[in-house]
Amino acid sequence: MSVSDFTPQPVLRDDIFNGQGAVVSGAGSGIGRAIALRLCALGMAVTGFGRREDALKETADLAADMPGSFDFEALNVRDTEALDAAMARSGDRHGINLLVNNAGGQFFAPATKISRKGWDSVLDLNLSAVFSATKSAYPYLKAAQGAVVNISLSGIDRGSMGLAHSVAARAGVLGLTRTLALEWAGDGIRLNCLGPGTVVTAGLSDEAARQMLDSLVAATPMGRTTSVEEVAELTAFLASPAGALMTGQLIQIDGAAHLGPGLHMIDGGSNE
Ligand SMILES: CCC/C=C/C(=O)SCCNC(=O)CCNC(=O)[C@H](O)C(C)(C)COP(=O)([O-])OP(=O)([O-])OC[C@H]1O[C@@H](n2cnc3c(N)ncnc32)[C@H](O)[C@@H]1OP(=O)([O-])[O-]
Ligand SMILES: NC(=O)C1=CN([C@@H]2O[C@H](COP(=O)(O)OP(=O)(O)OC[C@H]3O[C@@H](n4cnc5c(N)ncnc54)[C@H](OP(=O)(O)O)[C@@H]3O)[C@@H](O)[C@H]2O)C=CC1
Repeated sequence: MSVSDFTPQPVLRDDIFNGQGAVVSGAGSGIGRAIALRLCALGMAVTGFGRREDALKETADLAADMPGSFDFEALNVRDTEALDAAMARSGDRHGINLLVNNAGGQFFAPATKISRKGWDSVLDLNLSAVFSATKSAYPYLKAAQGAVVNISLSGIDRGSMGLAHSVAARAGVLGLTRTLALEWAGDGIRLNCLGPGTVVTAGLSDEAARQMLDSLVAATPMGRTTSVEEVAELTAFLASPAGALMTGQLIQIDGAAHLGPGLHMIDGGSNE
């Protein structure tokens, strides 16, 4: 098994986001924290969203000496009213040049074991909350000619056993991303999806997930997991002038996992 802590060589100028603002959901852990810290290192004023205040506070402590800044709002992104209000506060404070819809997740189960309530929970978190956040951020994104990065999954165009609800939600997000890339192109707003392969974070830390890691790495042609830093660097790239004409895309950062046998969270035939 090869679990990666690969840190990409920085390619962006240190002060590239000075004077700019961002919102990152799920900034208290894993991929979202790495993105928030990389943006702070590049001079951005970042607001983090997430439910756990203590986790967000830890990110704030890690960002304390960085050129940018990190503030946070503890909220559930499924609470549209709270989300709208927090987005407006962040936008009024420092503008929104970049919105990263990263908060997300699901449980792993065959479709036959997903109740309607379980389905609705996962769709609400991974699709509807992305719509709400992006819509709330629109006036600020328009003012800044900003960018949106939606954290998706590798292989959403091919299917992943055990992830029926989540793949359906992320495929919906890709449709939303492409539609808004057209509707908002005239405003100078760009929207893209990033599809990481397997990333070893708290989200994949339970015993069952750890046992799956070997097979996930084996299904990855480049033979290793994706590091949080790699996802962070690509997010920053998409927000930078280097990404100025990139919009409406799904960029898979997965060592070709989407071209291999697929990343499956359960075995086929476990439907009963
Ligand atoms: C290759 C890489 C892959 C990706 C990796 C990552 O994404 S890593 C990132 C990973 N990070 C995360 O995933 C973190 C975020 N994830 C979450 O917070 C949850 O997964 C959530 C979205 C379901 C929470 O929504 P919520 O607070 O509304 O949840 P709730 O507790 O109220 O339950 C609602 C319904 O779901 C049902 N249900 C739950 N578990 C199972 C199960 N194992 N089986 C079947 N069903 C299950 C539950 O029974 C209930 O339905 P019921 O029984 O009443 O009909
Ligand atoms: N790890 C992996 O292999 C992969 C992960 N992804 C995706 O990347 C994203 C980040 O996952 P990762 O860093 O791995 O895992 P984590 O579990 O560490 O991150 C999930 C984050 O989302 C936040 N979150 C979850 N639900 C809510 C909610 N209702 N309201 C507000 N915040 C919420 C959590 O914060 P809190 O609990 O404090 O609310 C947490 O910070 C997810 O969308 C995930 O599906 C994609 C591909 C692979």
